[in-house]
Amino acid sequence: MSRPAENTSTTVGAGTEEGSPSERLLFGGPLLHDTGWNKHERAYLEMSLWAMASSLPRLVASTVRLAWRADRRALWAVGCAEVLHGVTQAIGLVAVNEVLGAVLATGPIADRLHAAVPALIWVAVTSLVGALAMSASTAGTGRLEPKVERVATEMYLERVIRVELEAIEDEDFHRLLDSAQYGAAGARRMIRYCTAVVGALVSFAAAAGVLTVLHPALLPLLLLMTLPRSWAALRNSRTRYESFQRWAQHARAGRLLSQTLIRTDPAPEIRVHDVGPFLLGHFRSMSESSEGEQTRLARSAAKTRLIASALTGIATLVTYLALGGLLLTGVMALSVAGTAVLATRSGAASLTTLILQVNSLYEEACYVMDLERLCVEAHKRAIPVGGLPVPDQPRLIRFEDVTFTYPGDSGDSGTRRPALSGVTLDIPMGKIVALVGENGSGKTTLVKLLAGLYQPGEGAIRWDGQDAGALDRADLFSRFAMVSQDFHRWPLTARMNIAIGRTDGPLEEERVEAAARYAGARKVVEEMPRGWDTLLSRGYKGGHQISGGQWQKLGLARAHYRDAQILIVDEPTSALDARAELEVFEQIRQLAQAGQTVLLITHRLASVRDADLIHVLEKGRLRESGTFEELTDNPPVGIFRDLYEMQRRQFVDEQAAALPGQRKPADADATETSREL
Ligand SMILES: Nc1ncnc2c1ncn2[C@@H]1O[C@H](COP(=O)(O)OP(=O)(O)OP(=O)(O)O)[C@@H](O)[C@H]1O
Repeated sequence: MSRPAENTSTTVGAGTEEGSPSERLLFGGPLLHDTGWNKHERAYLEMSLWAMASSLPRLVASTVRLAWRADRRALWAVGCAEVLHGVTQAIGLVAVNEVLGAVLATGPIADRLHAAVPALIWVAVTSLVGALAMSASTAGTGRLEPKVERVATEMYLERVIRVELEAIEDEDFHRLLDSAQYGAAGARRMIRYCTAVVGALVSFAAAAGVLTVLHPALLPLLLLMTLPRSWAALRNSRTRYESFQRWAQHARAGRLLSQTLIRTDPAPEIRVHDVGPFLLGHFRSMSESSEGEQTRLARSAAKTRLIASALTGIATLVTYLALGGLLLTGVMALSVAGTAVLATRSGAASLTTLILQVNSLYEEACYVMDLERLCVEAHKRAIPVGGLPVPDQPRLIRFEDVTFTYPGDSGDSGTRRPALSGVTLDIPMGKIVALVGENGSGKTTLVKLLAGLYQPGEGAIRWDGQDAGALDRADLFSRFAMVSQDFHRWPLTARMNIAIGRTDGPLEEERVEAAARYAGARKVVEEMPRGWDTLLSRGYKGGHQISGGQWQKLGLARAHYRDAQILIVDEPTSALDARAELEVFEQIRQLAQAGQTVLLITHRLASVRDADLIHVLEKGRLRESGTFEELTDNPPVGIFRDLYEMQRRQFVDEQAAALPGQRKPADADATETSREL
């Protein structure tokens, strides 16, 4: 995740409400996010010296907590080294004062130098110890930083994997994820800033102590000198953070374009359709918009820094004039004035470092707070833990008047379109139940509700009368194996692509073999260059590519390996050849005979001939239910019958159009006919 200053991708000039041509053409509208709401929701955006100072203890505490979780010993080492470094600086300053006092005193020069020797030894010793402490701190920080980033990353990942599917598909949640990902790296940087803050704080305390002893008026003057730079740093941080928030989605879209150009799956289409130059052009146009924003940020930062430098110059002049006045009026001795100059320089440097580091800490903390906010949000949107146990051997699952609308899925009129409306149907266990219907009729949505991935908006899904909403979701998930249309093609070995179906126990080789045999994937694996160990991802060492149908066999094998009570197969044969398709349906029949429940979604209507029950959906509503015979023989008209007839006619036409030598015998067996359908 890159910050605005590092972004290489993004859109229109800031403030263009309707978005750039690229945004409109590719993404349907502007991607810039209005950060107005942030100002209300996140008080920390209102950066001020006071806000920063008052939240400093909390920020340091949260970083220390993370570091404590990551590596306690390293944290102790860094803390002790920083305090030691500060103490050596304080002693060093006092020793310098002693040296100056001795050298500028009256008497022979040899005596004066002799008198300064003990203090000089202190200066040397404190410098040496200080240097050792600094290197110990650097080593400890280097050890801590990656661990803190890992702990922070794990912190949000372990929550994100438990959120409802709905949250993962939600735009706002994603934006928070963008920021939180940056927050993990921010936590790492916070360690460095925290260390620097502790160091600068101790150094400043040492210089301030010495100055106050020399003359009480010097401390306020020192503070005055550092105020302008603090203001500038704060202002620039806030502008950067606001810009990051506003451009986060735009930056992600830009990265999407650049990543698409280098990914392996779209590579063939990019070449044959010559999409590359087109996408590259839009990537450039989006990047130019982003560069416009970077230029705006840089100009604003330069202006702020210029004003701050002018004010610092005036404040420095005032400080040195005051010192001169003290000297001239005899209030301060020359040796003391020398120490005061040294202490002022050292104090100003420490204070500037302190304020800059606190400011950086604060800026990083904004992202880390987003990470914390994500954790809170993920906790709120987590899949509930616990609940009633799912019946061991359920007999019937019933959808009762189920209505479901995808969140945020509203039409132009602003009204939401339900993907399922008032659906009431039965799924008897131990049977093959088929779901058929045209594209977008709600079949996949229905099985996702069944598997507990979404909750019905209205109505209920009952397992032997028990509302699924009250059931233990983890228990519910464990009852399902799923081969969805877009099952994941894991960029892992062939073996893992099957064994990932069940990861709550040790990998069982025999069961992997059995699952592969079941799905007809054994031969596919045998033909791979490294057999089971073949990595199924091009672009990695030894990576291998397999065909869509071969993937589908692995997907089926994975579902079989999972060995669950209910098998959901969504278009299981769309990429399979005729022989493999026949085999799959035969396997499904055998599973049902062995008592497994199979929920089959397919567009090949002849394939559902053996289903015990067929539900026909249309535009999110259940239109027909029955066996194949009931749906084709009895009704004079009906959706299923119409669709089936349409597919059958297409097959007959194809047969008639075939060359005489290729035409099948008139009495071609029914199985073959049904397969083609
Ligand atoms: N994740 C989602 N977010 C928003 N809307 C969705 C989502 N998934 C599906 N839809 C919408 O819900 C409706 C039903 O989709 P669904 O995938 O259930 O249909 P389907 O019958 O399985 O279609 P197909 O046969 O094409 O697979 C469609 O209008 C679709 O656009």
